[in-house]
Amino acid sequence: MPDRAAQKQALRRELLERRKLLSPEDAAAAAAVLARRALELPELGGAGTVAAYVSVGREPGTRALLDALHARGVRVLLPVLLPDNDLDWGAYEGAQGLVRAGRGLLEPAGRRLGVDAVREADAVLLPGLAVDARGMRMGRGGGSYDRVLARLAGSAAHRVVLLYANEVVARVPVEPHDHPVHAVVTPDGVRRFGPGVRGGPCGPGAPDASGGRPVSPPGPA
Ligand SMILES: Nc1nc2c(c(=O)[nH]1)N(C=O)[C@@H](CNc1ccc(C(=O)N[C@@H](CCC(=O)O)C(=O)O)cc1)CN2
Ligand SMILES: Nc1ncnc2c1ncn2[C@@H]1O[C@H](COP(=O)(O)OP(=O)(O)OP(=O)(O)O)[C@@H](O)[C@H]1O
Repeated sequence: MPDRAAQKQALRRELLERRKLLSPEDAAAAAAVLARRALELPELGGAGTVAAYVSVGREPGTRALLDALHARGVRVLLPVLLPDNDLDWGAYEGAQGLVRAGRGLLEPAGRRLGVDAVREADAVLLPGLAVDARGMRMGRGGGSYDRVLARLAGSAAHRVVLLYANEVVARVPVEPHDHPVHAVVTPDGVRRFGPGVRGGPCGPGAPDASGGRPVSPPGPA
């Protein structure tokens, strides 16, 4: 039986291959719906500061969402990847303030706010490759957002991952450093996790399906 890290790697490869099959048209349509659903989240409604990210490649698109939040007057923080894979942060001031960085990323060109700036966010939108019925998330493997979630431990910030519907699965492999998120938004809907939510970390009746199979899509927002 392979260890958890190897299981994650295999699942990552499979999910990235699936994203590659998306046509630009499908990706654009998904991004438009995702932005609308995310903007409807009550968790974002009262947020003065939101930490987000600039989608790249076939990631669920965030550009329209960033612009809508910025236009609302929300302070939007974007990650800057550091050499050790930790994340610094900078403010989003519009697309003209983004610069190309390594790994195909787009990052804010302005002042760096430090790794702890994410703790000023009322809501944190996270990239990922999958989330499971407990709210456990799997990312690209750099551990960048594991560190963000560790920094947010005990804070009230809403932690929301943005995915495609098929990336909400029954179980992802979990390691001791992993932390759950509160919700996932996909073009199909919103699903929340947590105490009192069926299938959440402390909720009753968490399904124990064998790893990786998609579960039913989230219900309407
Ligand atoms: N949009 C975005 N920004 C992010 C992340 C992310 O997952 N997505 N990160 C999450 O931690 C951090 C950067 N970590 C990253 C780690 C690996 C790759 C990566 O594998 N890139 C591909 C090319 C991109 C693509 O076309 O999919 C590569 O290098 O081959 C990208 C970002 C911070 N910013
Ligand atoms: N709090 C932390 N501080 C430093 N390193 C960490 C922390 N949490 C996890 N890591 C390291 O990050 C590496 C990748 O972890 P994992 O495979 O869970 O990443 P991931 O969740 O897929 O990626 P990401 O968080 O970037 O989306 C592991 O080697 C792990 O030891």
